[in-house]
Parts: sequence; C-alpha cells; structure tokens
Amino acid sequence: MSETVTPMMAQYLDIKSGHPDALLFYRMGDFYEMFFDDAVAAAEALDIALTKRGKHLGQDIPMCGVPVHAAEGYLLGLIRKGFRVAIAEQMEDPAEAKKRGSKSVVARDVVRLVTPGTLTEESLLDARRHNFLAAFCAVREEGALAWVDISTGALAVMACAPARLGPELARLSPRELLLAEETERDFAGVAEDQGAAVTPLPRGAFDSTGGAARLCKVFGIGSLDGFGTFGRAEIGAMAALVEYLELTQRGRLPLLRPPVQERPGGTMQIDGATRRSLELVQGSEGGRAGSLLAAIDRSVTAAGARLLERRLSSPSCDAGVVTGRQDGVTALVEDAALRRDLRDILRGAADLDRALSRLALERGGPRDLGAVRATLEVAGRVAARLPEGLPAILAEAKRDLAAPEGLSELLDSALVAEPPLLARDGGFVAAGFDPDLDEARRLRDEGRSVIAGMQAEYAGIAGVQSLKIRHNNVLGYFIETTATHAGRMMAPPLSETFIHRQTTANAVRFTTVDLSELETRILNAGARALELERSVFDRLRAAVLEAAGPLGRLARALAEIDLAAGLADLAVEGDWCRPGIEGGRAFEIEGGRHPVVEAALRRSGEPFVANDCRLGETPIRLLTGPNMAGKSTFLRQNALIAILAQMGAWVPARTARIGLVSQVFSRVGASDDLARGRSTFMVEMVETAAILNQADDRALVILDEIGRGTATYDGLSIAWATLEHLNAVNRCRAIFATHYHELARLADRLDGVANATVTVKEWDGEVVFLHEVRDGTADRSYGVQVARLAGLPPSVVERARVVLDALEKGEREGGGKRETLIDDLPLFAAAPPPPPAAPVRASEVEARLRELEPDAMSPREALERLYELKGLLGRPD
Ligand SMILES: Nc1ncnc2c1ncn2[C@@H]1O[C@H](COP(=O)(O)OP(=O)(O)OP(=O)(O)O)[C@@H](O)[C@H]1O
Repeated sequence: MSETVTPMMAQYLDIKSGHPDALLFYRMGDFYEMFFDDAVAAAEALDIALTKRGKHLGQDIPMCGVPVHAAEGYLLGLIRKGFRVAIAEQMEDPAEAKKRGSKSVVARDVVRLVTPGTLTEESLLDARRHNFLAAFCAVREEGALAWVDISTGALAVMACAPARLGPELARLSPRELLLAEETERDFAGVAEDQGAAVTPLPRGAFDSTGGAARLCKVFGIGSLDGFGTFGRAEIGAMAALVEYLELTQRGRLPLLRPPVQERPGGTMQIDGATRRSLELVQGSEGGRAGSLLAAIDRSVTAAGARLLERRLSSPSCDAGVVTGRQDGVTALVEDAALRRDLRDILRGAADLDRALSRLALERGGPRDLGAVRATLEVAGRVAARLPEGLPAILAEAKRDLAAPEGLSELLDSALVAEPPLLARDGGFVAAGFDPDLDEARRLRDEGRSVIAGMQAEYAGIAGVQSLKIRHNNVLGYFIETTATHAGRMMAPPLSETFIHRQTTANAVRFTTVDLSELETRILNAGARALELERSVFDRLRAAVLEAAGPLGRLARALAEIDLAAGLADLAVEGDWCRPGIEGGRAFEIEGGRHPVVEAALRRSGEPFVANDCRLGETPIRLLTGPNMAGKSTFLRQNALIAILAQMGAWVPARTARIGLVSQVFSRVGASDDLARGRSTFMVEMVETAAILNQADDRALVILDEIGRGTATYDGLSIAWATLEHLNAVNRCRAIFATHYHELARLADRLDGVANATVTVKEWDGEVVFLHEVRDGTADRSYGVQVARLAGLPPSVVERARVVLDALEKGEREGGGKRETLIDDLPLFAAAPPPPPAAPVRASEVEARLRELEPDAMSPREALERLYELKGLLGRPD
C-alpha cells in the first residue's frame, strides 16, 4: 500500500501529523493547498471550490487552495470561524531540490501557526483595538492571569483567583486563552462566555521553576526581581505565554515589553454582565457602534484609541492616578491652541508599536521602517510644541519623546520618501546612502538603456524595423521578429550575428553574443543591488530593534498625549466638567447626562434633559416613573459618569463629586440566555445574586426593574428583599428603578433610602415625557398609554384600560384578591370591543397616498387621484 503514497504526499502527511489541530496551508508555488479533511472544512468555511488531486490508499484526495497573494483575507475568514492555521512554506528553491534528483520534493516546514491571539498582520487586526492572548494558571486556590498583545509587545500579569477569571476576561476580552490541559474543563466555559477561544497546553508549559528561567532568558536578565515580586502562578502564566509564542512563531519571539504587574483592586471591578449592559466598549449589536467607547473616541492615532479602550475597560481606584490623568486633560482643555496643534501633528504618526512588533518577528518591511521614521518626526514636533510647566503626566510624556540617538538621521538618509511594503523587490534605499548600491544600480539601469540602443542597431543591421528586444523569465533578453523576416536572419550573413533560440506560433526569437553578455552584466548588477538593499534593510532593522526600549516608551508617550488631547476635545465640545475625586462616599452629580443617548438625540435635533443625582446622605435612590420616562437612561448615565471619572476623563455634567467607586454593578434590562438554558428570570436572578453577594460599601449598583420576569407578588417580594439587603448588608450606593410603586413606602422606613421619580405630564389623555428626575414617587405607570404610542391595536388598548380600571378599583376596595377580581371582569367574548373599521380604511388611503408622486402628475391626474381617494373613504363596508 505504502507504494501508492507519493513522496510529496508523504511529506505532507509528515508535516500534518505535527499539527493535528490546525488546518495546514501547504505551499505549492503560488498557492497554499489544503488536502483531505482540511480541504473539506476550509472549502466549506471559505466557500471555495473543493477539487481532487490524485489518490491516497486508493481514494481520491480532496483538495482546495488559496492564492498566496490573497492568503491574508482567507486566513482572516478562517480565524474568525475559530480555526487555527499552520503555514508550511517551501524552504528552498525548487531548483535546489531538483539537484538532488528529479523525484525529490522541495523541503517544506511550518514557519508559523496562526491563531486568534497571535495575529500581527495589519489586515488581520483592528488598528484601534488590542488583540490579547491570555494565559490562566491555577495553583490550588490561587491563580494568575497573564496577557500579551503580540502586535505591540505589551505584557501584563495579575494574581487572579479562579472566581475572578470571568470578570477579568470580560475586562480584557482576549481573543484566545491558554489553559493547562487539566484545568480546561473547569474554565473553558468561562472563557467561551467571554468570547475567547481556548487552547489547552500541557501542564509543563505552566511550570514556574522552568518558567522563571525561560522568562529571564527572554528578557536577557539574571532574575525577575527587577520587574517585581511575582507569585508562582504569575510566573507560570507568563511562562505559558512565552512557550506558546515560541511554538506559534517557530522560535521567533515578538518584542516583549517588561511585564507590568497589575494589583487586584487597583482597578474598578466591573463584571461581564455589567459591561454588556452599560455597553462600554460594545454596543447592543456586538460592534463598536452605539457603545460609550465609540461616543468618546476622539483619538487621532490607533495607539491612542487602544489606550482609550484600555483605560475605559479598567478605570482606576487610585485617587492619585485619576487626578494625575485629569490634570493632563485639564491642561489641554485650558489651552485650545496647544490642543489643536498637538492633534494636528499627531495625525501624522504611524502605528509604531505594531511596526516594531512586525520587525521583531521578521515579518516587517521597508514600510515599517518608514513608520518608525514618520513617528520619530512626529515625536520631535510634538516635543517641540509642548511648553514647560505642564502637569506631570504630560511632562513625563515629553521626556519620553526624545528620539534614540542618531536613529532619525539614519532612517532619513537611508529610506526613500514612500518605501514599499516588501523588502523583496528592493527600491526602498535612497540614492546616495550606499555608494556600492548606487554603483550597482547605475550599471543595472545603464544596461537597460544600452538595450534600447541595441534594438535600434539590430533593426538597422537586419533591415527589420519591427524587430524588438524583449524579456521573459525563461529566455531572459531576446530579439524577436515575425516569421516573414526571420528567414533572412537565419541565413548567412545575418545568421552569424543572430543566433536562433526559439520559434513560436507568431514569432521567431534570437539572441546575440553581445546581448547575452549585456544581459549577464545587467543581471549581476540587479542581483547585487538587491543584495545590497537587503543588507541595508537588515542594518536598519537592527538599529531600530536596538532602540526598541526607548521607542516603546515614545509610542506610549504619544498615545498618552493623544488620549489626553482627545478627552479634552470631547470635554470642551460636550461642555463637560472635571469631576472631583474624593476619599469618602460622596456621589453628587449636578446636571448629569448620558453621552450616548444625548448624541443620538442630538442627531434627531432633540434636547437631552440633564438630571441631578445625590447619593451622599441617603445612598439608595428608589426611582419610580412611567415607562419610557427615562429611568434606564438615568441609571446608566450615573454609572457611566463614575466610570468616566475614574478613567481620568471629564464627565458629562455641570458639576460632579465622586467618592472613589470600587465596583460597578448594573442589571438593566433582561435577556434570555437560551444557549445556556436560562430563562430571562433566571438570568436576572443569577445576576442579582452576584451583586448581593459581592457589592461592598464602596460599590455603585444600578438595578432596573428587579423581579419583573415573574408573577407580580413574587417580583415585588424579591425586589423588596433585595432593596433591604442592599441597604442593610451591602451598604453601597445604589439606584433602584421599579414599577412596583408599593416599594416607595420603604423609603419612609429605611434611613438609607429616598424616593425619586421621573416626571410626565398628562395632556389631553396623552402622556408627555418631561424626563426630569425629582424627589418623590410616581402615582402610576402609564403603561397603557405607552402601549398605545407603540401602536398596539386600539381594541387591545381600550380593553386594557377597562381591565386596569377594574383591577385598580378592586385593589382599592378588596385588598388585592385577584382571582375574584378577574371573575368579576366582564369576559372578553361577552363584551367584544367594536371592530376597528376606520383604521383599516385609513391605512389603505395612506398606502395610496404614499404611492403618489405629486411632482410627476398633471393637474388632471391629481384631481382624478383625489376623487379616487375620497371614494375609498366613502366606500360602504
Ligand atoms: N434625560 C432625557 N432627556 C431626553 N430624552 C430622554 C431622557 N432620558 C430618556 N430619554 C428618551 O426616552 C427614551 C426612553 O428612556 P428609557 O429607556 O430610559 O426609559 P425607561 O423609563 O427606562 O423605560 P421603561 O420603563 O419602558 O424601560 C430614550 O430612548 C430617550 O430617547
């Protein structure tokens, strides 16, 4: 049987056996081919043709392929669908292989494993978002999470108990999580809930003893102590990252920055459900649109946008850090000219972090060197524009903008103005940089112009004006003429000069001794020029990587300045204020607004009504009010203001004073989690339980309509007990919106609770939403009116009114015996509402009206249509 396996298939199977979990992209000339099950899966995932190639063990071999030049797009498609891809390249020229014998196969090897967490290509990444790869290491009850963005080299680690894994993953949203094989079962569900692909690794990868040595080697240091004091789990998690990077990048490591150790509790805790319900970085549809991030992002550089997302995802709990950042924003709010100039200059910056990372991974090209040069130039101009006496955060950034000695000059003199993407074809080194290169290029180019002269000369000798000198990859340079003239050239005396090479259907091709010599000279010069350019590239790359430390700091400084300027711009334009950050439990917002709702209303020309929120003395606010009045908006805006304040931004309010918030919890709106078999009510209760069990006295909790997913009295009881627990046990600041007006009475009994309501006016039987939050309670929900506004059939609205009146009357008189009440109600069938005839007619008339195009009608037509419409109205039933 084995005789039927071709040498190439044997090689394929050998490589594939090393990567059973990945699709194997097997390079064959200009294509990456896939075979067997890989081909079937990829053809389906990419919607490309599935073909066959030869037989294996008597069966057809399924095959599909993608062209190399378009491979990135296909890779992206596969990674998005959850595949991992191993890329096997040809490691030698096919000509080399031939030398070993006609049957020998070109040597191939996997050069890289592409996985969701290890992307570096610009086209595969979102420039404005991080792409984190994370590793979680559990050592008994302890745990640690490490994460790296290999496209920028940023590495961080923190102690993380297993129970905190979910919220931390929600904060970072890594694309991929590494777990030890034994723990995969325990944590894979948590990871998948947060959208991270799980990759299991053998336990050895997480070993802290060997790991410490491996990390020291990567960073070129003798001991990790210089970076901080790390626990065993922390070292294990970082070591697993490094091991996986070595595995996927086949030994080439990205430019890892020294690990930043995050302190648990240093950032505001916000769990996944809260992040989703507040739509911090993702809108309700899953993308960026509609999120707070999208509404506040004014950064002009990709690195600035990434820093903004990081800050927004991890607001600080350290008053010093927050006020330090605020100082930076404030300085740029106050100096409009400086802010404008900085933003203008920053627009010219390239994505330095990502360029550096590609260069380190040997995936970079001349354009990445160009990106370094451009960013150095921008950094110089930014530093020159920043005055003395700035707040510390900006002054430090200015210091970090100092360019590494001589690098700018080197890149400036070495690179052409617009370097190409790839080094392969040369053409990126500026004239005058390398005399040898200039000489080789001159020879090559002169050769080309000599050829033009030669063509004229040979045309004269042969007496054939249409004679051409052409070039192709097989023959090199050759003289071409048509068959009509060729006879003369093949006969003496011309045949002494013109040597016949080839006859094709339309042409006959010749060469000459002089042409061959010239060709060799041109080829040699071209090859030499290319070789020299490559060595210049290597030199420049080495110089850039040598300066990777300071360049990383410079990139970070630019991002910090961009972020501060963007937030300042936002603050000025939105008329925001600098919030006071305090140690106590104050929460005093005057004239607060919801930035996303406000922006949406502005687009439709409507004003947003600003509202106060004071939770200082009575920390719990019980909010009642009609449907659609703006309760959810009010709840969320206060949570968002706290988050914005602690990320260091200004906030959408007239004034704000906030005692540091340790945790934000939000339960707003309900949704089913059918994938996990949970009903709406169950999801709500699970989330409420999490809040009641975790919220401490520095937490800010917003709860919207707890208990509405069940029977009225069950719901009311749960809401009641929840409110009491928040007040007595959690002792946190909270806003609690409810439709159970009965709860309002609790405010009289509980010290920490006060009532507030969103006001409406009733006018002519209609509700008018004022969106104003006042002290006090609402008397009713106006649910029926809102239902009418939403377009419920009038018969249903009318019927609902009747039922509501009866229920309310019964409640007043009978103490809430609903069964008897319902018995008393006139039955639906017994008192049918009049059939709604008019609206049907009206909509038919409307439909006709909509079809009309008055501009296209003659007066007569218009009149006819009018009669027709009138006729429709008057038609008897
Ligand atoms: N302060 C405000 N100023 C202007 N318009 C507002 C304000 N607050 C809310 N709105 C508008 O009212 C709409 C409804 O708001 P929201 O969803 O907050 O109401 P709600 O009281 O929570 O309703 P329900 O009880 O039905 O969930 C919003 O989409 C927005 O357009």
